[in-house]
Amino acid sequence: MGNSSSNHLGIPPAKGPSAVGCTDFMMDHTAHGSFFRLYYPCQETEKAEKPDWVPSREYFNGLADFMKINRTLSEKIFNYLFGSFKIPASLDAPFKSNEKCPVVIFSHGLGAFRTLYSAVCADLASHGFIVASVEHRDESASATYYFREKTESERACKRVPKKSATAQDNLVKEWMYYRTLQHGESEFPLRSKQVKQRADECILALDKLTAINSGTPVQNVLQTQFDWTTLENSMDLCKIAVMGHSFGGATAIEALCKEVKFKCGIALDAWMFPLDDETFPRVKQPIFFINSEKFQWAGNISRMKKLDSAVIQRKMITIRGTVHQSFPDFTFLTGNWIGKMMKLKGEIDPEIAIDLSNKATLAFLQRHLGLEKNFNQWDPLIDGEDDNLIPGTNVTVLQSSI
Ligand SMILES: CCN(CC)CCN(C[C@]12C[C@](c3ccc(C(F)(F)F)cc3)(C1)C2)C(=O)Cn1c(SCc2ccc(F)cc2)nc(=O)c2c1C=CC2
Repeated sequence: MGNSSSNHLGIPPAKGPSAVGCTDFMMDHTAHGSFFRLYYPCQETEKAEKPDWVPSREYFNGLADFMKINRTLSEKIFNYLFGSFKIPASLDAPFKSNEKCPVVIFSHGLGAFRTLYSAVCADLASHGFIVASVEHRDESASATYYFREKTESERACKRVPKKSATAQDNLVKEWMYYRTLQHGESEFPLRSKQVKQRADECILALDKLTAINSGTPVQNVLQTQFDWTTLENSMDLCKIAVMGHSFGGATAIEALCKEVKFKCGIALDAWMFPLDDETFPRVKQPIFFINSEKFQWAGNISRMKKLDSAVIQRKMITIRGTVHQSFPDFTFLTGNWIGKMMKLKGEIDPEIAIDLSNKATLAFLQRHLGLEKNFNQWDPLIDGEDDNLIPGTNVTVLQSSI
């Protein structure tokens, strides 16, 4: 348990037996390709550097747009508050596992991006999972980037000697920012279109991992030092789950509906609004709803309950004293009173909350992916059996609305 007096701030280290490696993958330079951060079990290396938690300042600009605050001011504040944080993983460390790894595809929330859930993803990787945290290009991320070919004039201005020119030299980073709702624009059509694109992007990420696992040479347009061939035959592609936070929770449900290779789903504080009603009867896989105490409301819960089934396991727990932001990494990165004021922290110690969420997740994954690990020790958490957990929900849902 993190001692409450520890005033060092930072993302908690993963709790599992394996060291965690981390690298980035972008399938091609278009906005239609797959872009994800990969977390995986790696060789213990003390010398490896830790990747930047927020890899570019443009992400802070996007966050400012998302939060409707002034860019220049907030970029300085974010950079001052969060600019130096590292994530609990070793950049491009060599992959190491003495057995095939189960796979999780993770989908971020509205206004987030691929790096903000490292406490969840790194912990899964330390327990032997390969985790791809997707960065969505549906304009729901605060910011994301891809590349475009340099124009003739751009090529002309910065003369790169032809002989040393690499593929990267004639590509320019193009940033895509969060799309705010226009005045009078109705939200559902946008969110419904986005959730379908997001699910497709999760499936595309799985397809890329499948290709990598089969040893098919894949191109990574990002210049990383990671050797992707070491992942050949590393994954157990019968043991695949999809997971996400908030909008990412809805995305996980949409992805389950579209792709039966996903054997189960975990929705962290799901936002059910973007989902069509006819999606619910078409989902056949087990789903685990892990909710915060403060975010949920009757209409949202009643949509989750539409997925209740006598034959397919659908479970729900609520973590006492948590808020919506108790799942992304921000909850670890500010002091108590700033955190509470900005609704980044609830009453509960953030490390205790994420630990409960991660252990309950591992128990559910063992049960529905058929893993032979010791994660079943945490089975009671799936039924909310802990002082800090509520079985089901704290929200009163009127019988009529179910
Ligand atoms: C401002 C008006 N409104 C725009 C729609 C934003 C209102 N809002 C609450 C916020 C996110 C907040 C946030 C972030 C980050 C700092 C920081 F200071 F730490 F950087 C502070 C304060 C602002 C808490 C949410 O959107 C909540 N939410 C989220 S938050 C996901 C997220 C976003 C950015 C992150 F950095 C980390 C996590 N994901 C969803 O899928 C959904 C919802 C609501 C419904 C569906």
